[in-house]
Amino acid sequence: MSLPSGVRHIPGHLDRPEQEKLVGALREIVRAAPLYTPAMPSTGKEMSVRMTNCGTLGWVTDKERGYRYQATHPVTGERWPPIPEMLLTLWRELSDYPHPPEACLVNFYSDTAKMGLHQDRDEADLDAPVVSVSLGDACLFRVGGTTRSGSTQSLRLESGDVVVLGGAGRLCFHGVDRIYPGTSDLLPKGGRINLTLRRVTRPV
Ligand SMILES: O=C(O)CCC(=O)C(=O)O
Ligand SMILES: [Fe+2]
Repeated sequence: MSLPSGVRHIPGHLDRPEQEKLVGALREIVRAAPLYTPAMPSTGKEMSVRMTNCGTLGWVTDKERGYRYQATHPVTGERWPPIPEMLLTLWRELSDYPHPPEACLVNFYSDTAKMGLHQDRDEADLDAPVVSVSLGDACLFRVGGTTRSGSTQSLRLESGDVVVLGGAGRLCFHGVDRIYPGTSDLLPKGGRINLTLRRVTRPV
């Protein structure tokens, strides 16, 4: 079955040495901007995924103020570290968009973590795609159309795979149903990391 228009899955886009280099860069990022547990708007229910960001803006959520972008880490109050050069290169290769990303959300999934079906729609500029990288254990990724009730399909994402949601696919619903523990030896303690690059503001 083919993916919705504007949704691309690029298996193995990053080779093993590139994945290792990226994990090294992420270690520095997490040292400066520790992973924290985000909470859903209004209910305050904690997400199973832990998060941090790099870039001039980071995506955050909490009970009181909900989904938003901000320039500082919600726990430390510090600015986010810069996006690694490797990821800016990846964006230039795949985004077909003339401005750099502003946010790179780092999602860490433990063996039991998942992410419900949602749209990425907190960005002012929807002309830019969402470019998303998988590292570590494989996952079952679900993608549908632009309405919540539409049909969906599932694909397995492996370490080094990239998914692009752009054009007609920019607002497709998507989520992560499960992690497959022990399917990669990239991360010494296991788990899955997802990096999601986004342009947030409209360039002036
Ligand atoms: O983990 C993934 O592959 C998807 C993450 C995601 O959809 C998001 O952070 O908005
Ligand atoms: Fe998303």
